[in-house]
Amino acid sequence: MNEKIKMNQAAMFSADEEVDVFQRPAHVKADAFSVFYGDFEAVKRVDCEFPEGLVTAMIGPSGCGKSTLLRAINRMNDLIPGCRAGGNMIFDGENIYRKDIDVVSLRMRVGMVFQKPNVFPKSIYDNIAYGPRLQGIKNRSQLDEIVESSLRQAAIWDEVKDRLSSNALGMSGGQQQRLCLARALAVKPEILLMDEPTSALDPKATAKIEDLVGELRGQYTIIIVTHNMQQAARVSDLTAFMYEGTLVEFGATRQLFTRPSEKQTEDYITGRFG
Ligand SMILES: Nc1ncnc2c1ncn2[C@@H]1O[C@H](COP(=O)(O)OP(=O)(O)OP(=O)(O)O)[C@@H](O)[C@H]1O
Repeated sequence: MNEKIKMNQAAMFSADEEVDVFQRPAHVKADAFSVFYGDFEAVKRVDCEFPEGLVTAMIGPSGCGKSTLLRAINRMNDLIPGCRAGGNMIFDGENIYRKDIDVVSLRMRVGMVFQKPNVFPKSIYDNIAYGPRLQGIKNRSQLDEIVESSLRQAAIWDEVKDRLSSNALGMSGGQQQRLCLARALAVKPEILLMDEPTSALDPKATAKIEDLVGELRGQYTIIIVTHNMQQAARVSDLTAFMYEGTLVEFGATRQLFTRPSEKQTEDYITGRFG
């Protein structure tokens, strides 16, 4: 790779800490995992381990299957008619595609934040309390505590604490996205899936979400789909590069961006295609 590009990319990494990413146990593992829309194989026999407590970015050109693979981890694709999975997706030692898996509790353990903030047309308080109430928590002081701690974790408590009963639709886009993150955290998930969570946000709101990813790292296993390679480099420990449904390269972010093993990865990260 051209030395200048190499240096620029190396400069994108903010963390000084070198993490031995492969020493961590896998929290989720795709094992010859495929996803089909009808006859079309959108994800092709992917093998990949997402380590516990680390941040993994998924990158690749539009249509390569990033979102499909991400949504497979909490079985969101089940909601799409004609969509089916093949192979195994192992979470905590169990294949989540087993017939007897309780998908509702799986989605509590594997939270998700989408590209566009999808707040409910309810109060800020009720948005956060929604999941815990579904989990059976009715006690008001317990709910108050969860609402406050989730909003604090998503760094939005100070902005909303005096208007918890206001409709969440009245918040800015960046605030709504942090509210969605708080709502995902309120049910105490183990994994957080983020599908281009900043693509609808301005640079300031984007920076806040990226900072949050840094703060949540370690407490949650985070998997983030992004088109923004600087973002992948800034926030992730590991990066998966996908192309046409195949996992082309998966490795430590720093290495993948500075010394990719595959020519396709190098072409993509240097902007030669995609
Ligand atoms: N609901 C669907 N029905 C049929 N095909 C779909 C559906 N959703 C996605 N696909 C197809 O599956 C492939 C992978 O799509 P996916 O959205 O996972 O890619 P992506 O890498 O996330 O793309 P982008 O970066 O544009 O969001 C594409 O060819 C897409 O057209």
